[in-house]
Amino acid sequence: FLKLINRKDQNFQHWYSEVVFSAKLIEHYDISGLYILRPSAVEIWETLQAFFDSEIKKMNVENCYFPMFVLDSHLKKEEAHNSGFKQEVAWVTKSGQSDLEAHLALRPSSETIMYPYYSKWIRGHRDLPLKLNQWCNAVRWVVGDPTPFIRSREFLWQEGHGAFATEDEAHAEALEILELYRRIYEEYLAVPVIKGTKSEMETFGGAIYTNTVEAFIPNTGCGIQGATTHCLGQKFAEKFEVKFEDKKGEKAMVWQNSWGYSTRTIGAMVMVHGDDKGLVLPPKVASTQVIVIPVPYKDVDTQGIYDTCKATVNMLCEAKIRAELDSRDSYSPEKKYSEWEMKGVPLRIEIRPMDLENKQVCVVRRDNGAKIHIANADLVEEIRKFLNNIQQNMFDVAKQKRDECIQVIHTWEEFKEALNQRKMILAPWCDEKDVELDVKRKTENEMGPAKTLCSPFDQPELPEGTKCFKSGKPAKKWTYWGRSY
Ligand SMILES: O=C1CCCN[C@@H]1CCCn1cnc2cc(F)c(F)cc2c1=O
Ligand SMILES: [Mg+2]
Repeated sequence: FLKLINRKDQNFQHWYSEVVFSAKLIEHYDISGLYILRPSAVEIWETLQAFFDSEIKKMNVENCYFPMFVLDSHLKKEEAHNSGFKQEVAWVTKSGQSDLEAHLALRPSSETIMYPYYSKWIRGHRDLPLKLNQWCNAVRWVVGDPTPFIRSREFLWQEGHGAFATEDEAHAEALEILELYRRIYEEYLAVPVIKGTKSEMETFGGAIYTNTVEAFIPNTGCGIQGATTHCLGQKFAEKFEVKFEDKKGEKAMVWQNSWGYSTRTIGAMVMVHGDDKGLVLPPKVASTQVIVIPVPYKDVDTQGIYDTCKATVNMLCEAKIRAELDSRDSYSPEKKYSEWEMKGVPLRIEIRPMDLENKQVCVVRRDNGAKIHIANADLVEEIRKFLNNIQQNMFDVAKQKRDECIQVIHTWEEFKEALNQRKMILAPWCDEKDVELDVKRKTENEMGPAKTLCSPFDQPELPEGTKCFKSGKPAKKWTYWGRSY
């Protein structure tokens, strides 16, 4: 698995499956829709988790852990679970040979598991705000074609659940969390996202509104919902009787939000940055940032080369740069280059006899293939500059590509044309559901229908009299449309 068979621009789905396997992120499992996350995937997940966990702790969110099993009676209480979700719920019905008298659902999301205890724990206003989060798995027996990280029947995520005395606090925290999600994508994964609000049709049934960070995959022309925050209003509080005695001694219902991101983040990063040599890792999430490879020439000073490689790794590690030495003598340098390129390591250092003489090393960038010689004296400083430059360059290149995919349109004809060109369509919309239904019906194909992705917070000018691209009614907002995962 040192060379990919599929090309990213020719057969994206197969290219993607090959990359996640050949880069050793994923191992296939013998149950459809389930995948093994290998160490290099877990290392990326843990890097994101470390950032996000430390940030939410600054917001006084506390981590908890609720059981992953829920009684049918609780699950039913939330009508959102009865609508489109019913088919996705997985159940435990037996233990050993005997049937369980009460069937247990596996957690697809934890509102109905947690909120009976929110009701029990929240009595007075001093019990608020209650801000809990859990890092766990979730199970949804989805039927769409399984895609590692993007659509799997079990995934890792965090789910945060806030309960507040006032509506403003719930809104405010949800916006703070959405900004953390943007930072996860743009500052760590170097993936550009758009902050926006989901349409009513795309909003979770238990929420009054859903905000999202939307990513986009130029190769397929599909959007990806990167992470979500929901403002739940008092809908769950009503159903689960989550009330408190306010300062005036009156009974009031709490205002809630919930928010989550999952291992889908990793899939989006692979899709955006990968190339025909394999994975391309943003340095911030690369467990190995620099791989040092000895390139001996016949037996000229082989020991000297090895010693210099070792010293180079030590110097970089002392500077908190994650460097590794590949001293396997069973592999030729060329085979090593291919393997570490497949794994997406941002920088490679090659050391040959002539580099010893010139007191230099040869550095090769994974993002743009550039080959540069740097003097040993400037090593640490130069490598740190390269890593920062690669992180920024990967984001800039991805943002440029994503922006080139954005197409502003004003008519249905233009919409269809842009969709065929796999664009992320920005259109003036009357905000009426039957337009979404109509567009879905008229655009259904093997990649699925076009739908609203989000209405961006950052709204362009909407001149008086602008008409909805589809209904011709007065447009209310600019909205992104496209196919999506
Ligand atoms: O999206 C989030 C963030 C983390 C906390 N939960 C919210 C809403 C999840 C919405 N959702 C999403 N999918 C579901 C699938 C199911 F099978 C099911 F029973 C329930 C759900 C379900 O509630
Ligand atoms: Mg779903």
